Amino acid sequence: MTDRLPHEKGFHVSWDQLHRDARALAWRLDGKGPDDGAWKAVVAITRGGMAPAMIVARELDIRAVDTIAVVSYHSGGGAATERREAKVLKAPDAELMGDGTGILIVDDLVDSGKTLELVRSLYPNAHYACVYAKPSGEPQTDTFITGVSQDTWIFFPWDMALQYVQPYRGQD
Ligand SMILES: O=P(O)(O)OC[C@H]1O[C@H](OP(=O)(O)OP(=O)(O)O)[C@H](O)[C@@H]1O
Ligand code: HPA
Ligand SMILES: [Mg+2]
Repeated sequence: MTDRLPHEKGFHVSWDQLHRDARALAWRLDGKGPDDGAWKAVVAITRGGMAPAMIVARELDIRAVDTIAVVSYHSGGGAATERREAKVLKAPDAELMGDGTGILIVDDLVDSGKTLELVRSLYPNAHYACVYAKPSGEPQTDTFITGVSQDTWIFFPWDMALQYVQPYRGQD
């Protein structure tokens, strides 16, 4: 959670907005699979990719849905050498995946691109789709809907809650 602190701007995404953007992603991908245009399966990068992947699978009538769990952590010693590393905690079904041909891999966003870089190294022929993308990670994604600047932190609806705010008049 400390990652969001240095960011200049906040981009707040409601459930409604996420639903609209994930639908837009699905429609853009419709008929773009290899051969006859169909996709073999949807694979969500957990956890953030799960809600968008469900919406994409529903829109495109894809019943085969699997997950890949990627965890990223800080490695290295001091601040100068510290790097973000990504590791696969749980792999999807090997028989379903093959080399990735016809598989739609979905995540909520690409930021540095580390997560997608790792998954791409495992399934080079899959199609990588994100709802949101920051410039550093853009080259790792094949399709995305909305681009935001690198200094923007995206706040997803599952990380937020409604709360009381003071009226405009009446704040001391
Ligand atoms: O392009 P990157 O710099 O790798 O960052 C993007 C990834 O970071 C977030 O996941 P996170 O690892 O925080 O886990 P979560 O999906 O379980 O929240 C997000 O959901 C992406 O998967
Ligand atoms: O901007 C972001 N928002 C939420 N999670 C993230 N993980 C990496 N970047 C982000
Ligand atoms: Mg994630």
